[in-house]
Amino acid sequence: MLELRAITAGYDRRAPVVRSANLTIASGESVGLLGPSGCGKSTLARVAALLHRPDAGQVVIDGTVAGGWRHRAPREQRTAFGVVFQQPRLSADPRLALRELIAEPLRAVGRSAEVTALVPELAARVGLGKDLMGRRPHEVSDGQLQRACLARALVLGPRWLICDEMTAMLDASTTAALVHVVEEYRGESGAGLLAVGHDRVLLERWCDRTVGWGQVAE
Ligand SMILES: Nc1ncnc2c1ncn2[C@@H]1O[C@H](COP(=O)(O)OP(=O)(O)OP(=O)(O)O)[C@@H](O)[C@H]1O
Repeated sequence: MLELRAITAGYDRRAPVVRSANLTIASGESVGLLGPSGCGKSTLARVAALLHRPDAGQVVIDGTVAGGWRHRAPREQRTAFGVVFQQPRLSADPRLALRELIAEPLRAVGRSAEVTALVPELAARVGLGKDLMGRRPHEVSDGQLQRACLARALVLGPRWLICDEMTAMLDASTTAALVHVVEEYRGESGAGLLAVGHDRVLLERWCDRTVGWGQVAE
């Protein structure tokens, strides 16, 4: 279970963008979080993934209170999350070839020995051909780069996936392909999902349940 308890967060303590947000996702459940632009969805998603320290409240992961944020989060908790953001170009190191981008989390946790086996497997899963793996971000399309970012999010086998407007920049066929990859992974692994966005039709089709921002935060 992933619990967000009374989360208040933002970029200025005097004016938080998220106030007293509560959301619980059962193990293996997929929840869509809908809300207008600028309401604070991304901020809350980053708190849930332990990437942004809230001003108040708790994140509880499978019964254990989050012990820190970003690099201070305990490794076991940090690696429980795979995160995909809206803009792949902002979340991909422009110097890395796609194969290195996908391998990044493995190297960061000292599992470099698994790169040779896992990276091609993940690339195939997200539909990236071998010919693209040596290219750097500026040499591929947004959709191809987002596929690599999804592969990176899955490479450590996370128990939770946080997709923040993952498909907002993509065409319908790439959107469908990436949602399929996420659902296939969840089917095998039992991972839970928080999918943030403003496309009601997509989220209602994709997720077990959809909640509006007003049901989650003040
Ligand atoms: N790094 C930052 N520094 C200061 N303010 C920020 C920062 N990031 C976001 N904000 C502000 O916080 C508010 C909430 O932003 P957030 O990105 O969480 O909203 P959102 O609901 O995800 O929006 P969108 O759907 O447009 O991505 C906005 O007013 C935004 O301008």
